[in-house]
Amino acid sequence: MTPTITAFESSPDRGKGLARDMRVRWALEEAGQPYEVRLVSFSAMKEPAHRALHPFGQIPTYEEGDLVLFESGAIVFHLAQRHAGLLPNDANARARAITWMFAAVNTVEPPILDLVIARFMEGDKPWAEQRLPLVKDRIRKRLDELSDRIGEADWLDGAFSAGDLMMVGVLLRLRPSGLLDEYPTLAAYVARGEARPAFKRAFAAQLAVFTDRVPA
Ligand SMILES: N[C@@H](CCC(=O)N[C@@H](CSCc1ccc([N+](=O)[O-])cc1)C(=O)NCC(=O)O)C(=O)O
Repeated sequence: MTPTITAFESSPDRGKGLARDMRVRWALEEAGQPYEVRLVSFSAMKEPAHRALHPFGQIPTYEEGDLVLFESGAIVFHLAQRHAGLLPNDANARARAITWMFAAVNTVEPPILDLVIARFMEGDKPWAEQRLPLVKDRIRKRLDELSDRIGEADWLDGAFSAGDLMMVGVLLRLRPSGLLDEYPTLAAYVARGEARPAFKRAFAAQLAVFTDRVPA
């Protein structure tokens, strides 16, 4: 049964890999699995039909037979459980890789999302300018710690895993801010993720949504 994911019909980044369907596409490509894509408009996302799949009215969702999932991390974990290529077989190494999946979305992503919120949702507030340095320093704290941990290694814990896929996906969101370039170790780590053939196929597929059609 070929699964179907949902993705943005139109996206602020016009398919440059920042929207979270990118993580699911990448995981499907690493697992060598075919998939269908249903594009959803911002308004359709908030309609009952989509909310039946995603209670928060967002993308991505994942449908496979009568299974419906949301949360990009949970979808990646589901794929990693069902297919080889995303989590190691060794029980302890697998547990460590899953730990990094949680660290990506629970510890590293929140301060990065705070910057997105500070910029795009609070930018016009009188206190926005004052708050921005605090937000950036909270990100730098996590990047310092992550950079120290990765050091000269290729991946977070031995071979590439879903933990790296999620962490690279989180760090990619930083690129527009310029903060990632302050950390050559992390910029190189992200570049290694982007150099993977599965990433390139996923990126090309997401971009094609926006380049293969006449702009609306
Ligand atoms: N925790 C959930 C978060 C899902 C989520 O934030 N989805 C966003 C798209 S990915 C976030 C995103 C959107 C756009 C860009 N961009 O740069 O264009 C980057 C990231 C969404 O549906 N937003 C519409 C809404 O909430 O109404 C997950 O990981 O799946």
